[in-house]
Parts: sequence; C-alpha cells; structure tokens
Amino acid sequence: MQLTPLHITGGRPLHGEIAVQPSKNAALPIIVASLLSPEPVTLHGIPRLSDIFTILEIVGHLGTRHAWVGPNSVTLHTPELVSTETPYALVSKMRASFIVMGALLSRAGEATVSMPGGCAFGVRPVDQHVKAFRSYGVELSEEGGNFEARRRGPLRGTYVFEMLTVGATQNAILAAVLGEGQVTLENASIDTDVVDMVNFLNSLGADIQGAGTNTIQVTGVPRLRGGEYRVIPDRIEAGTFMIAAAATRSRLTLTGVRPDHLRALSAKLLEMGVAVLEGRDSLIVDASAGRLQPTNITTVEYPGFPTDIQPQMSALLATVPGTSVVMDKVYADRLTHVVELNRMGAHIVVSEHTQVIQGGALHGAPVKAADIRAGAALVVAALAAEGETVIEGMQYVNRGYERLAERLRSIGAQAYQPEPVLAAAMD
Ligand SMILES: CC(=O)N[C@H]1[C@@H](OP(=O)(O)OP(=O)(O)OC[C@H]2O[C@@H](n3ccc(=O)[nH]c3=O)[C@H](O)[C@@H]2O)O[C@H](CO)[C@@H](O)[C@@H]1O
Ligand SMILES: C=C(OP(=O)(O)O)C(=O)O
Repeated sequence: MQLTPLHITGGRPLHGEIAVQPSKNAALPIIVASLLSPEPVTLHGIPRLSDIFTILEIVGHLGTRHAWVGPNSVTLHTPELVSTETPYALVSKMRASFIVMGALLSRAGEATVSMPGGCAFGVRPVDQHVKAFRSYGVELSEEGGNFEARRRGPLRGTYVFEMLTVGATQNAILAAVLGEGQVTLENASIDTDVVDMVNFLNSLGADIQGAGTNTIQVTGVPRLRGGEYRVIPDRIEAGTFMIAAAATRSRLTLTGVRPDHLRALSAKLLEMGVAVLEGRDSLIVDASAGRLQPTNITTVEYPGFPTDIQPQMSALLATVPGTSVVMDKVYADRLTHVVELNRMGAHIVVSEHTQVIQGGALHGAPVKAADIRAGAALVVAALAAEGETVIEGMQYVNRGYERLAERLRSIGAQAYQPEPVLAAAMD
C-alpha cells in the first residue's frame, strides 16, 4: 500500500527523551515459534508495525487465533494447525516468513512454503536453510518456486553453516524442537534475535542449549506448554535514533534499550567524537560539543557493526567533513540510499561495493525510499539537512518504525506525514 510522504524540515537539534520500540526482528520469529505450542502464549513487547500484521496474517492462515491484550501485547493460540501450506501471496510480502517451514516441520512433520522473493538490496538465498534441513534427514524438493518438506522420522545430525545466518539458524532450530531427535548446529549465528527466540522456546519447555555461542544443540521434546514472554528492545531502531542524534549534533536520551546490544555502534560513535553514556536500560548520546571525525565502517554479523544500520550510518558520515569509507560485508549491494542521499547534496561514490563518502552540508530535496533502512537513512539525512525533505516510499519505513513522525516531533523535529485522503472524502 502506498503511504503519504513524510515531510521533514531539518537543520535543528533534537532534544529530550525517546522510548525505543520492542524489536521487530526478534518479535517476528517469536510469533512464528508460538506455532509450536497448542496452548495460549502471551507476548509482550510486540511493536505495531506492518511486518507484524503480515506475520500475524501468515500464522492466522495456519491456524493461530490472536487477540491484542494491551498496546504492545498479544495473545496467540494455535490449538491445531489448519494448514501446512504458506502460499506465495503471503510469503512474498515478507522474507522472514520463510522460517514458518521449520515451525511446520516441527509441529506437523510437513510444510509447503513458497520461495521468498529478493528485495531491493539484492538476492537473498535460502540454500543454508535447505542444506541444514537435508543434513538431518528432512526430505525436501522444490518445484515451481515451492519448497515441499517432510520429516520421515526423528531428526538427527550436525550441520555446519557455511556462513553466519540469522534466519537459517532460527529455521534449523525450529524444525527440531518437537519430536524424538537431536540435532547440532555448528557455526550458528549468535545474533540477539536467535538468542531471544531460543529463550522464548525454552520458557515453554523446549530443550535448546548453547544459544549465543556458535554451537547450538536441540533435543526434541514431545510438547510445549503455553506461557508469557517479553521481547527484547529494538537495537536497530535504537541505533537509528543514536545516529539521528549524532547527525543533528544533539543530545538525546534513549530509554527502554539494551546498551550491551549496541556496543559496536557506540564504539564507532565514541571514535567519531560523540559521547555515549550507558545506563542500565538507557543511553545518552551527546554530539552537541562540536566537530565530529570521519571514520571507516565494515559491517559484519553480530556482535560486529550491523548491516541494518549501515545506510543510516552512511547518512551520518555524509554530514561529517573528511573522507569516510563504508563496506557492507553482509549485503554488499545494500546501497539504494546512495543516489537519494546524493540528491540531498551528499558526495558518495560507489566503487566495487564500497562507499567513499566526502562529508559536508546536506540540503532538503524530494527523495524516495526503496527499502526499510534506506528510508531510515533518508530520515536521518533529512533531520540534519537545511530546508525541507519530502520522503516517499514510507510503506518501507513503516515496516520497521512505529508512529515515526509523531515520535520525531516529541524530540523536537519538524516532521509531519499527512493523513491519506480517502476516496469517499473526495466525492
Ligand atoms: C527479519 C529479520 O530478522 N531480518 C534480518 C535477518 O535477515 P536474514 O535472517 O534473512 O539474514 P541472514 O542472517 O540469513 O543473512 C546473512 C547473510 O547470509 C546470506 N545467506 C543467508 C541464508 C542462506 O541460506 N544463504 C545465504 O547466503 C545472506 O545473503 C546474507 O549475506 O538478518 C539480517 C542480517 O543481520 C538482517 O539484515 C535482517 O534485517
Ligand atoms: C532488512 C530487514 O528486514 P527483512 O530481513 O525482513 O527484509 C531489516 O529489518 O532491516
């Protein structure tokens, strides 16, 4: 759905305090993991985002009834699965939905799931998901863009991932939670979103050891019980606000954060001359003192510098005099923000997947987001730029940021997104 553009008049400092939303990327797999229990599960810390509504639609198609029981709390109940098929129309809306395959294999022993599409920043293969499943005995075939998977008996085996992958680690864990088997995953992702999903499953009675290390062992259990769980804060949203504070040379307090999940970004900001003060669940970012230093960034898997805040960081570096170099090793082509930032006066040249950024002043311009974090980068740039920026493509930004214009206004930004004009109102 097309949304109205976001208008930001920038060049003014941010101030005050902002509460960070719960994590989208932790909440999505946890909602999928709730398919494994026949009992009701209440999740707290579910952000009201379009991606969450999409995943609720997907698990709803499979048999989950849900009810919002608080502003960010939802109860999910899947007494039985009514389908083991997730059609293209649903999977194509969101790549993360591919992990329903693991959940369906666990609960029903079979799954038919469409191949997820690519996205604006490049091809995103699922070969590691497929190899992990096959390595411990799942029969899997692909035809016409559909994967059909079946468990013939208890899952057993060890899979060594060829790279660190969050989604394939989650999928491979989910498949083995129920049943009599035992599987080991080597070179598994240690991402916070893997750990949070495992903590949730273990709280319902699963037996998963080693999450947060590169070796994870899943021992099947006959059944999971219901329960209640709180999802971790969104480190990507927090990182976006930290970067926005630096780009506007402001002092901002973030509440409801996990500072330990943000250390790679905090270290870079400190290196650039931004003060970052860690509280227990809060952070103060202070860039009001003056001149920042350029720096070089290479994204890698957690706990390294995250790809999901690379575009926003590039926007910040475009405001810092001097030369910075940015390379995304997780998604080499995550670069859709570059041409749009250059429209705002940035000087970014891309050579062999590497951004060379000559920082300076930005000015407002009409721009268009082509994906979620490119959109976030444009918001950061717009807050720092003199004059008005009008950002189109807000349907992508809204995938990951709740009530953005309103929350930006609460910290001093001049931001508004007009209400859509309904056809009926135009008669
Ligand atoms: C909904 C969600 O949580 N999305 C996040 C998740 O995506 P997602 O889980 O899809 O990303 P992965 O961690 O799987 O991808 C990491 C790298 O591995 C590659 N790969 C992955 C699987 C596979 O079978 N084969 C393969 O080659 C990918 O192309 C990429 O280069 O982690 C990414 C990396 O932190 C983040 O950018 C996404 O925001
Ligand atoms: C890329 C992202 O999400 P997805 O993996 O769902 O595309 C993201 O959250 O930055």
